[in-house]
Amino acid sequence: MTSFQSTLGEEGGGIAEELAEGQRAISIAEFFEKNKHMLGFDSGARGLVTAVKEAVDNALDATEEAGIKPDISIEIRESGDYYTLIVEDNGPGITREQIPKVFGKLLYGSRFHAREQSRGQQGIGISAAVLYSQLTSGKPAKITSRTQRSETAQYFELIIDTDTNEPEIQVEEERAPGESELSPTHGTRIEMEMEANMRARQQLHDYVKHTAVVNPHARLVLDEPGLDEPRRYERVEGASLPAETEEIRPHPHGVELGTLIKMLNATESYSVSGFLQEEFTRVGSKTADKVIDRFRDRHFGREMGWSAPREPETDLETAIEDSVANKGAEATATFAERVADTLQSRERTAHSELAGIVDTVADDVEDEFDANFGDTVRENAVEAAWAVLTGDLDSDLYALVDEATSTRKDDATVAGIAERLADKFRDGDPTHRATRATLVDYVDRSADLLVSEEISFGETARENVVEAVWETMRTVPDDVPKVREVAGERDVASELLEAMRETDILAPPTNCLSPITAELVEAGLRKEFDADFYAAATRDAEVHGGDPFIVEAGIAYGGELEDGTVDLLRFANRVPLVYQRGACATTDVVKGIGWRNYGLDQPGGSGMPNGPAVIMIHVASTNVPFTSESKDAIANIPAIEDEIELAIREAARDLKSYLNKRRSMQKRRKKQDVLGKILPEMADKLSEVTDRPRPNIDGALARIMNNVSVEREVDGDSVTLIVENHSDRNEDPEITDIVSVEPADLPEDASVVDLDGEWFVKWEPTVPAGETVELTYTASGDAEFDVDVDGIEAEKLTVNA
Ligand SMILES: Nc1ncnc2c1ncn2[C@@H]1O[C@H](COP(=O)(O)OP(=O)(O)OP(=O)(O)O)[C@@H](O)[C@H]1O
Repeated sequence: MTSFQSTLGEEGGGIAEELAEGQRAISIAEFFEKNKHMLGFDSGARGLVTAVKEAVDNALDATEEAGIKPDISIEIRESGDYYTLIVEDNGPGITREQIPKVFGKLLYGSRFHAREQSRGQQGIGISAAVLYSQLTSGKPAKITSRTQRSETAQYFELIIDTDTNEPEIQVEEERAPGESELSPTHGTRIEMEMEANMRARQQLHDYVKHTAVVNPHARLVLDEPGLDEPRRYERVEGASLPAETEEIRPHPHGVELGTLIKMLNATESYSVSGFLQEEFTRVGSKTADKVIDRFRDRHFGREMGWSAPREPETDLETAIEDSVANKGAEATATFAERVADTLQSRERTAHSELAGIVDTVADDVEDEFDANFGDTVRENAVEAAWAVLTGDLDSDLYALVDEATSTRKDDATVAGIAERLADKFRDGDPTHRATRATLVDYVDRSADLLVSEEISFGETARENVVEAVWETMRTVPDDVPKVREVAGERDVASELLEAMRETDILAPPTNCLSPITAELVEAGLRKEFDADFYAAATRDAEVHGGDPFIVEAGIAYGGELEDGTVDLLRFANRVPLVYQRGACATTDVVKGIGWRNYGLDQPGGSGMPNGPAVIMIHVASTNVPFTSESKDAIANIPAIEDEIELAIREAARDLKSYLNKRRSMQKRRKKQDVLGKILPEMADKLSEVTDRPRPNIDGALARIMNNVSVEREVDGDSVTLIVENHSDRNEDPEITDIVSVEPADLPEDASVVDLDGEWFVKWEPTVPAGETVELTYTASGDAEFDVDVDGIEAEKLTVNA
């Protein structure tokens, strides 16, 4: 027992009351003060990287939103035992009223409620950095910001009051441009002192370098202790800002029940149809109708329709006629005949359809015969006709059950199920309405009653029967409840939610997202990694939790890349993820792929592959599901994992064909090397054994290897390049002969360029499989030649010129 436990309640007082005295609300700032690790501030080394990341992400978000190409400077200074971080941007600036809240209040931001891709999401990032800095250095954060419209800059020194999670302003000044430390004419500068160290230098560099890879439109400068010159990450010439994104409404496939109820309570719409069209993306009146029909099915159930007996037809007519009293013989007969004919001409009729038919015919007959067919007459007629329609449910259901079950079910089983199912309909709702759940129950109970040692009626058979009957049933025409009623009844709201999820709805628009695009993913990789091969893929948008997302992947292979475990670069909304690689869905997906299949070594057939390669994954979403507030790792959401896998596989397929080709080329090269050595030896041997001149082996290698060979023949001034294609496909080589004297008698299809006393003669002939093309010109005097052939892999080419 702790001492606390032993003293509590000693006087016989209520323990709950005593505990209550110690209970109080905890401010979010207090909470994170104790749990800084959740926000990525768990050590001095990491704290500095996280603070840089938060400030730079905000600077990029703000500049892009304002349509300004980002110019961001990051400076880290040693200040005795502490470090000072200064981040400055050329963004739109922040107004005087907002500055204290943005930097001095956790959970304050502009992006939390917006369905639009941005780096910031939660409104915690920069204020958490301020909190960390004040906690470790005891110093306030210094902020200077100047908006585009303002002549002066606003300067603040502030800390966060952790008890209240409100900013505590220590200095507030207005500064003229000359007095302000802010270099650009507008933008924001934040200076924070903190306990830190440079042990995470590598992670810091990775973060900045990778940020530069995926933001080619930005210019970044990093200055840190120990550098002679700041590191500069220049903007790619001509790189434009990412496509502007637009906010979207939630998608019907993504909302949870709680959110739906909240939205139902908040909407100004009266009808469910209006609500769906107003509050969700991709819902017009047609889609709303489809959702509402599914909602009806769940809320009211469907109605079973029955076919009118074909023989004897008169039964139906007579029954209707008999139900009508005192309406005149002719009118009654016409009425009965028309209703009966209509029912007879239809495959099936449900109760509400029958009522509709009776109404229409009654209205017509009233007009024609000047008679009055009131409600009672109509009801009686419906009742009489319904009795006939439902007179023989067994045979109707027999046909349905028979078609839905496999041929192995014998007649007695099918009839048994049909009979029992008919009983359920007869005993249930008088208009034969049933929800799907009720129908499942009907079928289950019917099957259970029948099942014995000899007869089995398993899960699949039951499901097939339910499906067949449900498909035959009709959606009812009843009006669905209004928004207020749906909002007030959780079960009804849940029916609506199911209906929304069940209806096919167009994927959400993607103008709220700005993927990097496959082209720029590849360009980014090329810029930063010197490799032999690059591939990239961008998937189409998908939805998770109402938020659309797009996954992109890239692979670089070979060249200067180091062998060993493949390097994985992870990005979310263009932000590099530096920490928690092991907890990230991207890592899990990469490990789960069988890389041997794509030509990479993977010990044990699973886990991170080996090879001189870099794999890059970017998840762009209006709401990236991170595993924690520090936004280091993407959570294991199946829909997102599937897309990550598909994107990687798309890029990996290109890698596979590249590696396959490379391998076959390597084999070919080996074979050529061996042949190149053996052929002359064989020729020598042959000549020795046969005592005849050494056979001419020129061109033999090319023939054996099915290569394209290029040979030169010079006869006086006449020069001929002989191009022989020994392969089984047409080839289009680009052949350039570099000549030291001016060439003449050039054929029409050759082009010539004079470059400082060297003439470049170029042809692009098509050489059909198995044929030879001769390229001739004249070069007088003591000419020197050098030929260059492009458009054919080196391994498939033999040049002897
Ligand atoms: N450099 C800046 N220029 C202009 N506005 C800024 C700047 N930095 C922050 N803001 C504004 O302050 C808000 C709060 O920033 P903060 O970093 O706390 O959260 P966030 O970026 O929205 O989300 P997250 O917690 O996910 O990083 C932002 O949403 C933005 O509106």
